[in-house]
Amino acid sequence: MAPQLAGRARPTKPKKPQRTNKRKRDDVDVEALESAVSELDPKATYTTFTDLPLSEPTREGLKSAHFTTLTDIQARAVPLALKGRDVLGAAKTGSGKTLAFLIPVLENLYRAQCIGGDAGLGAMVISPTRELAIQIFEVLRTIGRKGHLFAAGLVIGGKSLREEQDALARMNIVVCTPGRILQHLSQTAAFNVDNLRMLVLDEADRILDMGFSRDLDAIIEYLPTDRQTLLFSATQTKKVGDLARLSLRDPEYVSVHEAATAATPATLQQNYVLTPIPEKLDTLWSFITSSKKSKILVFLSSGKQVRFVYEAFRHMQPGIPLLHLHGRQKQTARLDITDRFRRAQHSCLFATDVVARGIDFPAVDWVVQVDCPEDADTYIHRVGRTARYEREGRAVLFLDPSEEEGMLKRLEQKRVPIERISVRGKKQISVKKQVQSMCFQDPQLKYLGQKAFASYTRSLHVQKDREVFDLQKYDLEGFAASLGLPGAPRIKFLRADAEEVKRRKNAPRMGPEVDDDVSADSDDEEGEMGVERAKLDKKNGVRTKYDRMFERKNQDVLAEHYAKMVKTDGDAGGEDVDMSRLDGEQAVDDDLFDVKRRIPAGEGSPVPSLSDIDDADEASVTGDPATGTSRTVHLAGAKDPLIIDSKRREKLLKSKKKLLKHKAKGSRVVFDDEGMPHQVYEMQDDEAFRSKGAAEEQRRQYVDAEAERVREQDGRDKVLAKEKKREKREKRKERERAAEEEDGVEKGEDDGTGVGLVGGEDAMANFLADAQASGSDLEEEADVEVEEQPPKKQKKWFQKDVRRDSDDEVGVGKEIGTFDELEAEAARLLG
Ligand SMILES: Nc1ncnc2c1ncn2[C@@H]1O[C@H](COP(=O)(O)OP(=O)(O)OP(=O)(O)O)[C@@H](O)[C@H]1O
Repeated sequence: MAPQLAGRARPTKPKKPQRTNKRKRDDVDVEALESAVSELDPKATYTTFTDLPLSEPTREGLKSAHFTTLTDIQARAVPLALKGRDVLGAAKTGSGKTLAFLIPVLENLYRAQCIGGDAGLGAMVISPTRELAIQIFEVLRTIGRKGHLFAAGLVIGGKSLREEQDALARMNIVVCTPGRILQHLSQTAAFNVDNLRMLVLDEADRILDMGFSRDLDAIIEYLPTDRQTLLFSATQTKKVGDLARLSLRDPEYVSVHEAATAATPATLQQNYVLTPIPEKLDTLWSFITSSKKSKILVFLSSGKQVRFVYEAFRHMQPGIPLLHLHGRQKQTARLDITDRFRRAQHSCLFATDVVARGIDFPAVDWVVQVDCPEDADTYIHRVGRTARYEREGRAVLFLDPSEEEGMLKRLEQKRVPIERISVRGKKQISVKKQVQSMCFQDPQLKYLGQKAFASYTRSLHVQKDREVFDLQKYDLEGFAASLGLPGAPRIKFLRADAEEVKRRKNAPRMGPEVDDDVSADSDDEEGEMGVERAKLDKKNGVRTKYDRMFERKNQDVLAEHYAKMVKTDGDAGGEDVDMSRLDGEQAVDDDLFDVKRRIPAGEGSPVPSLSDIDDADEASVTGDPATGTSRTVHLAGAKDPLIIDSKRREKLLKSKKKLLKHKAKGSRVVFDDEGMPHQVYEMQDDEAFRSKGAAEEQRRQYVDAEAERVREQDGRDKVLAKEKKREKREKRKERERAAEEEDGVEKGEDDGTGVGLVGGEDAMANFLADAQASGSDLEEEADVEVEEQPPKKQKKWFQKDVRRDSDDEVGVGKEIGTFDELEAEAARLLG
């Protein structure tokens, strides 16, 4: 292909020989690369990046990022893609697929000299989530920063459309989410994709599935058909229909792990625990508190579940920093949380499937799936957040007994090796009572619990795989109790609702525009709890006050005292909390799980067993356990001990007044004549009670007496209120009279001519009109029960009339006399 230099170089002036030389070098470089690529044998074995014909900037970029050896998928897919072939790349999670498509993008555009503003858009990389798009963009920057001059951009929404529009016109490479790029394709006039050479779909099966299908089809309509297409995923699609939609040209299917015994990384140890849904929280709590020195990613089925578990658990202080992430959070919070989890050494992140695919959190020790994934593919992606690129990891799946058979079958079909383990009875800590008491004390938490219950139940209801999910078989009452609810909220699944939810479920739940969560996670889609509110809301698109309350208040539910105690970075999203419960109960330092059988995860798996992890898990805590106020936690054995010890907290600890806030509230007592304390309400002695007559009679007498007391008090209150009102009115009138006199004097001095003033009956008519217009002020004056008008207004209209009155020497003011008389006259006329 002839090199096109137009885009590469800024207009060069003949006087600058250096520049010309560089262009010449580029020409030579590009020509040499072209011939090397044409001679490249895609079937040969390549081990290092230097074995491939790559441009100098790419080589340098890879070197500076310490990428030297090719992974399997890179070794197979990169040569093909360099040669311009369409590729369907499938490889296990964490095997380096991102570089497998980014290197060809940089190289192919470089060789085509598709660089600079005039060259237009050369490559589009589509990702199903914003988080993943950002990650891809970061990798692109890492390997492209050493000398490449491409203009690359990220278009994922969350910014002003205008800003993106301006940047898009200059981009050579765009990393984007489907919804947002479609919006630009249809709305941004300057966005020209006629020169597009490469289209890449990361997590291709997800982008091609129902949720994104409409967006994708529309995007493809805009793109030139003569282009190279690369599709990558750990669970690659081979569906002919999908491939036809993308107009692939003789695609090469590269599946490097097809012959492997497992579809998941060999370094991943996978287990499941039979946990009836009412026990889930207990098991999860026991797990978290026994793995405090780990990095744990916990998947739940909906944002509501995530919020509830996060709020409840952080209140109970498990002794490990907790974070939570779901698609309803603001983009900045989402980024902040992913970033914090990325950097954390020990932390537990509760998340929805928004981070199930592609996200490369470093060094995750555990992936815990509390809610069963909807299918085996989702399972594979979720567990793929650990054991990435030759690291070890462990995954635990919680299964309700009713899900066991069906799910195991599905996993087996997908070649997922998983073994059952069980929780050691004595290690299981029950948090039911604590959760119930918290919900009892905090209506907001209870409300979150109801929402969590509804969204979970609904997600079960809309599951497609009935062999795994049978709503009838779950103990929903028990589950509700475990969420601290007094009973299972009534959920009616209307047909229309269910269809809508299904539609949502298929929507791009990890996409930028649509909620992440499994389907039924919209506030308005929670089903009917108690009343048929949600149904109405959804139909009308109305948000109820409960919804608003939920959105507003629960941003920081239960966080108030926490915020004071813990150093936070200020975002409503996940607070980093590192505290140990001080009651000793959590110090679980033995194996939580009883491993019946274990699949050897590779030879001599260095994955630490639970006992390994827990052995060092002793927290040394300073402070006063009685007040529960210590926040200086030093986790033994940690390389970098997490010490939460800010000046602010020390100050706080010293302040007695503030400490009082965290003490238990005292109960009110009354003292008798001998100075003995008593409860405000005390139980009467049984005999003494009976001696006063029948219980019903006593009740009636009590009610009558109380009613009488209330009536009397009410009468007194009314008299008092009238009196106050009267006093107020008199004071006001006095003030007004004084103002009248003052004003009269002033006016008399200033202007005694009365020029242009109305007089006589006109003045009265005006006054009455004003009085009527101001909402029957006269009536109001007569009835003390009616609220007064704001004094400012009264003053204004009064002054107006006074001025008129005082200005007119023979006018109404003088005929009527005082304000009271004027008012009385007005009242008479108004009837
Ligand atoms: N050639 C390489 N040498 C060393 N590390 C690599 C190489 N290629 C990729 N990695 C690292 O491997 C990790 C996983 O890579 P990547 O995120 O591309 O995996 P993936 O196959 O896309 O995973 P998923 O299927 O979960 O999206 C990253 O941390 C990346 O830096």
